[in-house]
Amino acid sequence: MPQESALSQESYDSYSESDESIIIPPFPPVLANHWLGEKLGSGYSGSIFRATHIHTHQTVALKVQHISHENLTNRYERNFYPMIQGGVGMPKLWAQGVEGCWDYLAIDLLGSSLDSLFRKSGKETMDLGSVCSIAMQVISRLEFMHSRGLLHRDIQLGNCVVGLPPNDKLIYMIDFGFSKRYIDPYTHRHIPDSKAKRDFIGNYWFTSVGVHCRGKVPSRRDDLEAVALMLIHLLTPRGLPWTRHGVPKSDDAHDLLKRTKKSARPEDLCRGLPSEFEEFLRYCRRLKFYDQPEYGKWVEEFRELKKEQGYPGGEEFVWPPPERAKVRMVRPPAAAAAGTLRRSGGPPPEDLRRILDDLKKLELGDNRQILGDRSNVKEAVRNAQEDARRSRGAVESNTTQTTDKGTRSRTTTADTDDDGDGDIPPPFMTMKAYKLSKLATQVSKATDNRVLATKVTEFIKVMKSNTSRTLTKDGFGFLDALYKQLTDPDVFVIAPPMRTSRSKGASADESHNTNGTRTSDRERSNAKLGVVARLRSEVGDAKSNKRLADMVRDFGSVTNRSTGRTITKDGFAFLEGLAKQLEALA
Ligand SMILES: Nc1ncnc2c1ncn2[C@@H]1O[C@H](COP(=O)(O)OP(=O)(O)OP(=O)(O)O)[C@@H](O)[C@H]1O
Repeated sequence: MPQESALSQESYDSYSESDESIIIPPFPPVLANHWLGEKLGSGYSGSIFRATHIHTHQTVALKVQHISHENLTNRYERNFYPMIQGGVGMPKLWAQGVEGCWDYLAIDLLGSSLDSLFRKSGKETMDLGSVCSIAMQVISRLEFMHSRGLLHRDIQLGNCVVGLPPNDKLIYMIDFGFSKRYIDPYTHRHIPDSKAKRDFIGNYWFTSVGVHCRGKVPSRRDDLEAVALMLIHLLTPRGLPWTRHGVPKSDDAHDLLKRTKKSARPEDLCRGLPSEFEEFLRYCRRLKFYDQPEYGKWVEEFRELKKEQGYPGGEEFVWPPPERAKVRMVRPPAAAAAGTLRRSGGPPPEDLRRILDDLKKLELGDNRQILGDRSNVKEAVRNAQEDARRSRGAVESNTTQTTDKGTRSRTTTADTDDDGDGDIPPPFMTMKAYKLSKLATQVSKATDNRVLATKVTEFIKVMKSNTSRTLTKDGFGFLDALYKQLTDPDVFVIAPPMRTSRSKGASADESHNTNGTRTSDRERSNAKLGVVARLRSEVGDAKSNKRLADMVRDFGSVTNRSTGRTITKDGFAFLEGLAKQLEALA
């Protein structure tokens, strides 16, 4: 069953697949010398507890995950804590490791997430003063993370939490499970851009349009765009348009969400809001892949906006928000109502009122919306309701087709694109598993056949160097990644397009003869030896990546169904033939 995160129950976060074959035992009362107390949250791969050290009595947040979880985010997260220690609003890592079957991280105990504070307030929108504080602080946190060569990649309200007193006005960033180095630690260079489409990593609501809808490689600009979307969301009644129907439960619903997100224009999303928000969103989208954002400029813009609008204080996030001061606002009331007018240099209030009245009289046609005309709000609400009805229909009609893929907001395959640092496996992983999972990651990044060929050769080497030639979960992970790359036409610079007659729905153990036609059921041998021997003999004749993909799938499938799951002599010969053929097709 998909495992639901605490956050997803009500709003933003995700679902993930979990391996049904693994029975997760109950959490122990004591772990790594900590008494486990109240559960603070459950997430993608585990749970977080308030925990007290049995000797020092120090209270921490213990993030606990079962080591057999297929996507152990602690494994990635622990690599990044050392890079951010000492930064303002960065949690301190006190201890980490594996005890028994539990992987744990002991971090600073913090307060509530912005998501939870906002939901509990019961308000439709957050007050502008608080949103400006969030803007200033989160942009500064990202500036710090980026200065350490790290992207967050999962900006959302649930991952911004306030500290405990006396740090309760400070926003902390948490959850670095999807973070990634964008500066190579060895060359000190920015990671390269790529035209190949990638599975997205992040969350449905706030991940940038480029990364989520266009499959682009994330960089600093995308973290910032996520902040912009999060701020606009907080100021919009019922939130951003694509967040209104909950987590998509099918591929079709996800596609619809992406289309809505992609087509939403900044001016529509920000109608009625101070211009800074639209400008910030546009700015983020204009940034180039390698650009360094002007963090300081935007922090100052939001500081100024907060002050101008009569909200007390500066960056500090005070919750619940204090009364807005009844001081005369710098921005004239009419300009504030118009919202999208520039903060400074506008005409005096009287002139402005006249201009707006004249504008209203203009014949702009029925469909043209006028800035600040509140009648549009009604229409917008009507449209949104209509939209909601339509897409609810789409979601409902699709729920019957829901696949495990459709329930994910976070891509579980591609999150392994961080290679981890160094060649030392985490303590709970064997060297073989570690090498295989690294190879799987590399394969999913490969963009031509030659690289795939070398990865297959390395795979053979790892499998042969081990006393056990059993294809484990990580070995299958490699084959899955390879299959996916071979079938994805976007991945290849050179993609020999030779179609086989195989139908899409053909079962995994069906095979082809050398002419590319499907073998009959009678011809087909279910015995592993027979199938693998045939694959071995046919691989040299495969003339396309698609055909090779089918063979990889058949090989994985037949090995999976065999009792020993070992790679036989024929199996190795098939893999060697595969590497050779990939070279030939490169
Ligand atoms: N240090 C902390 N102190 C207090 N509460 C925390 C802390 N870290 C997390 N939480 C709570 O737990 C929730 C989930 O945390 P987090 O996002 O780190 O876990 P997750 O979603 O399981 O992460 P992952 O995606 O890496 O599996 C947070 O929204 C927050 O409410």
